[in-house]
Amino acid sequence: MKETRFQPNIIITGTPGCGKTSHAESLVSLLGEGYKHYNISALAKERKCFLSYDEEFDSHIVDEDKLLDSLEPDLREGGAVVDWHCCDIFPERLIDLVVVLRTDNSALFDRLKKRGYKDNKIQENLDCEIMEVVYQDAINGYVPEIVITLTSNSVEELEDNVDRISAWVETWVKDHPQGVTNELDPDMVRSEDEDME
Ligand SMILES: Nc1ncnc2c1ncn2[C@@H]1O[C@H](COP(=O)(O)OP(=O)(O)OP(=O)(O)O)[C@@H](O)[C@H]1O
Repeated sequence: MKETRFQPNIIITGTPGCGKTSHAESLVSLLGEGYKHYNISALAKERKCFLSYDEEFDSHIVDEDKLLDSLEPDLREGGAVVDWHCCDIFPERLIDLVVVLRTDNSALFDRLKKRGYKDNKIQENLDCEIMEVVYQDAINGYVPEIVITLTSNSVEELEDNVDRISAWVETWVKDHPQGVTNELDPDMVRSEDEDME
């Protein structure tokens, strides 16, 4: 597995409908070679990382341990743009920037309604945005220096955000000519130590 990453790993997170996928796709296409979009909902399906299905909220429950094991080699490569509404499960040792997108409730309502979401699912997501659930997870899960909040109410904001993140990436790459060492998973180190005893 790769010991050093030469491109940063970025999480783009926020309440469903805030524009994570739109931002991630646009960012990866602007950054070009060496960067890859990981849409976790699609990837969990592709890599069979589901535990069960929640009928009430019409959504799959992801097996987070399996997902993380599967994603670790990708994150060690660097250049991952991770797109998911949960952010704090990804190991801090492999994450360089967490972007939390925020959207006004009226815009979010329109986007979720347009998708045909059930009323209870729309309300759950609007509550989640009002209560800043994803933002709180981000600031509890990562050091504050790597967490930024950007608003995503309009296409102009989306374009500005992507330009800002891309400029941040350029600076990160310049500031890390030797790359960044991929720290090992402490659980793996512990179990290797135990094996040696
Ligand atoms: N900043 C924005 N301005 C206007 N429309 C936007 C913006 N961001 C996203 N949209 C639109 O909102 C809808 C949802 O966007 P998108 O799929 O990117 O959100 P998401 O956060 O990835 O959702 P999910 O978590 O459910 O996958 C799309 O129709 C997209 O075109």
